[in-house]
Amino acid sequence: GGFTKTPGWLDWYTGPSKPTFKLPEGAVDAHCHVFGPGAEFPYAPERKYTPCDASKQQLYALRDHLGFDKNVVVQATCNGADNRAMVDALLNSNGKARGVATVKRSVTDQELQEMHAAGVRGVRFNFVKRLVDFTPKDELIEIANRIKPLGWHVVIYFEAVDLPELWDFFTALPTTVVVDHMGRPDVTKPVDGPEFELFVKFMREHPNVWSKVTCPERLSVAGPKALDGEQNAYRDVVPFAKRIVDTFPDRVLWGTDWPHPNLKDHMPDDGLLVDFIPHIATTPELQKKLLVDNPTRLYWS
Ligand SMILES: O=C(O)/C=C(\C=C(/O)C(=O)O)C(=O)O
Repeated sequence: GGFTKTPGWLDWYTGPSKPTFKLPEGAVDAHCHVFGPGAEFPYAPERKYTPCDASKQQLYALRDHLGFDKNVVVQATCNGADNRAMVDALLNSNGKARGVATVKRSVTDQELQEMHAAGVRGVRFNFVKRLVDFTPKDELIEIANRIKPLGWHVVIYFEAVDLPELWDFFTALPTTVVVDHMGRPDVTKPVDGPEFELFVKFMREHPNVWSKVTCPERLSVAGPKALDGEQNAYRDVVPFAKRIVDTFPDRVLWGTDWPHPNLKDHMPDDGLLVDFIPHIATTPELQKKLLVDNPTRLYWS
């Protein structure tokens, strides 16, 4: 399709390790993407980056390698509101993949029905400025009200500094709301400081709000090497993710974020990411809620 990957963009980790942590039966990778192939599913003209192609076959091979049973394939901004690649992945998953789409107000009811039949169960609203241009709030509210009767939820991706200004909009959403990557906390700040307290307040005061405790590799300042010399990586993210899992055990999800778009300085070994889970979900009961019960209830009920 003649698409050139954004310079500096790293490809996903080839040859991920086998995790030491054994995933429970029925575990769901609840945040991942497929990209293209660009020749078949062209990337959106309005995109802010061009990824490498990352196919459904490669995603499902990773699923099996890591020991997951199912996937939730999330529409990424590089495909804009053209959900064909994601829907194609769902249709070729034998019912083992559900999806989260990006739609505009121009989406027809017929298109929503077709996406529902394929396994789509939510829409994604992205507020990360380096990824998307501004979408008017009235259009997003209109979309949220149109997808509510389908039983869909709204996935939101934003940066912690923007939560105060987005608070009224988020708390007025009429559906279940799922936050990507804990709203990207600044992990150099105290886990009980005012910034993360605001996010915890958001979840505590709004029981319809869930969070993915994902992407330590994006949030960590320490990087893959542990801060204190121990083996587990991304040590500085653990307190934040562990606090959310411990406080809201029935409203958390986990995912690999494969193929990890927009990473430029290091690319995580997906096996290492899976080994991060026991540090944030520290008992078999919490691991089962995070990896099996919660995603199954939200996407396969
Ligand atoms: O994959 C992620 O969830 C994170 C990123 C990208 C997207 O979500 C996207 O382009 O839709 C990012 O932080 O660059």
